[in-house]
Amino acid sequence: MHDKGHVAVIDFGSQYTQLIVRRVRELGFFAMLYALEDFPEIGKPGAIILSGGPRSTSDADAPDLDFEALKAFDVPVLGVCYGMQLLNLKFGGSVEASDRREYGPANLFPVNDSPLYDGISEISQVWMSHSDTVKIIPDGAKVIATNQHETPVSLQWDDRFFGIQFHPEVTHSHEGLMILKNFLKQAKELAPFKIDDFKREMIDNIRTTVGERQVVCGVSGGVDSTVLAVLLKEAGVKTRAIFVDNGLLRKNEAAEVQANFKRMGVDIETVDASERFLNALAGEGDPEKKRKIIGNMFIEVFWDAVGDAEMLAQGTLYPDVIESASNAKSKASVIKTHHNRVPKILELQAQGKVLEPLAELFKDEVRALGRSLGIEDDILQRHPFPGPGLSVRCPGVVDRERLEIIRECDAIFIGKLKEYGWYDKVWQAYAGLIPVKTVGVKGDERSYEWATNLRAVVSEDAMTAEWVDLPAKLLRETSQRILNDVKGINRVLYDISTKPPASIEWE
Ligand SMILES: Nc1ncnc2c1ncn2[C@@H]1O[C@H](COP(=O)(O)OP(=O)(O)OP(=O)(O)O)[C@@H](O)[C@H]1O
Repeated sequence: MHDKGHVAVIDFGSQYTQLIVRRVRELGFFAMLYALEDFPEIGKPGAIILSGGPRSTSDADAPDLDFEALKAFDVPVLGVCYGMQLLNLKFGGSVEASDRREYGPANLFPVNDSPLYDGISEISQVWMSHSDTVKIIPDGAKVIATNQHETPVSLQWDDRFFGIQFHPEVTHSHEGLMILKNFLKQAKELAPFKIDDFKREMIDNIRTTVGERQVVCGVSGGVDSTVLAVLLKEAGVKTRAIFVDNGLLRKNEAAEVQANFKRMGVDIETVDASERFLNALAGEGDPEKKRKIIGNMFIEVFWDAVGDAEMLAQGTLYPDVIESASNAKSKASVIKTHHNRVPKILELQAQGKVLEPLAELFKDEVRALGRSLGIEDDILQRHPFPGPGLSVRCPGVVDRERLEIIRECDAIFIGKLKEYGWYDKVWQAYAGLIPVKTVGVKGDERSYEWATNLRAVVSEDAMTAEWVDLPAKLLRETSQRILNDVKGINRVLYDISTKPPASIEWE
């Protein structure tokens, strides 16, 4: 999209490459990630960053790039880790296996004047992850930083080629962002990253791509598909937004989703398929089978409702695209879970009929876009909710009675979190059901009922999670209300398991 002045990040396969793109955008500049195979077809960048990677430059088939083409861009270049080693080779130096493999925090000592280390501490903590190191440093190059063993870990080959052995993009490199900023200052012209500009371009693009055709999209009420549907409305293209009620939604959720869209002026078609889903799930207790049943049923119901689609819009995000771009040669984006491997979508994709306008954005950028489109914060800050819905919060068999109990407990818990101002502080929270009956006393009678598990976690990316130390008063009031009001529950438990080893959901 931003052909001119963007920061082109070339992917050599490091697990951190995606973060480089993020950091550059955090600094206010437009960055794009390119698979190595696409180099040098990267438009007119204002700066280039070569990422790290898992390989060694001495491997027979080590990833390589056309150095003459790189020089011809005539813009500043930063090589990170593998990228630095490759540049050193290209300039006539050498790389060899290091005596000590460095992994983890290390000290960086800037030596020699280089604009890369303007304002950086004399000793700065950085994050290393490598086993090769530069050896012979070619004439004309200078060492601009070393580590605590006086090994060169940063080089400058001329005015615009820089190399760093560490990873500035991870937060363990304390001044990493500033080092990236110093590098970007070397560029003559950089495209700014502003969500409003981006929005205008997206809308123009959607209009041009779609024309008079009709676009269908599935809306779940979640952030991605809501932003997508509102964006399509803003673009003024003919749209059918379809919302499937799978019977596994939270209390009042279907009505709330409908009301939200109505307020935003987006017409949605609701397909009430709860009966079909619950019948298909009847008696099934195996978690994997349950997921499969729900996934397949979703596809069936969704495509029944759609019929023939001229175009399909999906809320694919940048991390999905990057994941597949670095795993495979093709840049075809990963199809979102619900639609996974549906022949119909693959067919539409092959015909260029799949629209993925959010595919260049990260989640927090989608939220910013949503804000710029006037979507309420309540919707944009919603906790993530799994595709298979309450089924994953109901281990074993799912039926109406159990779902009803979960809905009531969940509504009480979420209500309390909101009342106490905790909802926005946690990543995800819910009440689930533990379908094990235990003994209790209700009134004068002995009860024999199920338990509910309350879960509230904080997380950055759902890969790891910590349970939240909620105030005892909040938990006490939640428990009292559940025990008083929800029939079928005589025990309330708070889940204090981290992920790993536990997961956020129970199934
Ligand atoms: N109940 C539903 N009705 C219609 N479409 C749905 C429904 N649930 C999911 N989808 C579609 O499938 C996509 C992927 O769903 P998933 O549950 O993985 O959520 P997601 O990736 O977090 O997206 P969102 O934030 O929109 O929920 C959604 O973006 C939406 O287009």
